[in-house]
Amino acid sequence: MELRAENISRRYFRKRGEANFFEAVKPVSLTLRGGKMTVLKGRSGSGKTTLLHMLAGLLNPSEGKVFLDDTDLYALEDAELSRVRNEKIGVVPQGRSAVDTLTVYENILLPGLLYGGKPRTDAAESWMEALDISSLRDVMPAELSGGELRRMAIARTLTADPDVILADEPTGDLDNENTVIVLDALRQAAKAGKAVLVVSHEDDVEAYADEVIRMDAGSFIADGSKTQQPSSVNE
Ligand SMILES: Nc1ncnc2c1ncn2[C@@H]1O[C@H](COP(=O)(O)OP(=O)(O)OP(=O)(O)O)[C@@H](O)[C@H]1O
Repeated sequence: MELRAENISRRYFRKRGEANFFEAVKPVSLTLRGGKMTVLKGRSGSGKTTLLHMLAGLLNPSEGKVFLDDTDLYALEDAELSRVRNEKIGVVPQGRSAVDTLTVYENILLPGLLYGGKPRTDAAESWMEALDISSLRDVMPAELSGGELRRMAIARTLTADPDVILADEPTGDLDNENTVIVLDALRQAAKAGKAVLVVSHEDDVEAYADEVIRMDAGSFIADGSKTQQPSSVNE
């Protein structure tokens, strides 16, 4: 399984200086392969979230294509794209994403139940255990800390068992101990064959990566440090 972006870019229409549009992501290509964890780094505003949303099937590129194996994501009808996203692409979004009227456990089971799936109770139990939130199973999201909510969101994505996992700052609200717990879980998912992309500012995250991609002002950059430019970029 692989997720492949071919020369995707994204323009936002808004006034910036002389131009009346702003190119948040300039044409970039990358391939995320099953079994690998890729880390995407870059300053605030460099285009990381915009790129992640295009890879996730959530934001149409201005140009270029995104393929999940042979499927051209943005050529699909809306209903089919939603189904593919739900079954194959797991997103851990930035910020809060809990359904406030459901317990932690129900939130974690929810994506698997959409489209008539069976509750993945064993997977939910084991990811709650791995992410150290088993004791919060019947708690409502309003009672959780930012870090606990984040770990719940990660457990929810991992429980749905998608082929691709796209995580936007998954360790943003976490202390060191929980950062390690979350990165271990994502690493474990990659080891089990998932294609994992982690957006992060944090240097510690690179130690877990098979590949590191750096973004600056909407483009990928090579930086000459020990983390080489991945061979999958700009193929
Ligand atoms: N809907 C939008 N309309 C106009 N401009 C946008 C929109 N979304 C993002 N941008 C701009 O595109 C640029 C890239 O934003 P993006 O969120 O992708 O960056 P980022 O690298 O993820 O930043 P951060 O690390 O702060 O989350 C920013 O300059 C942002 O202001």
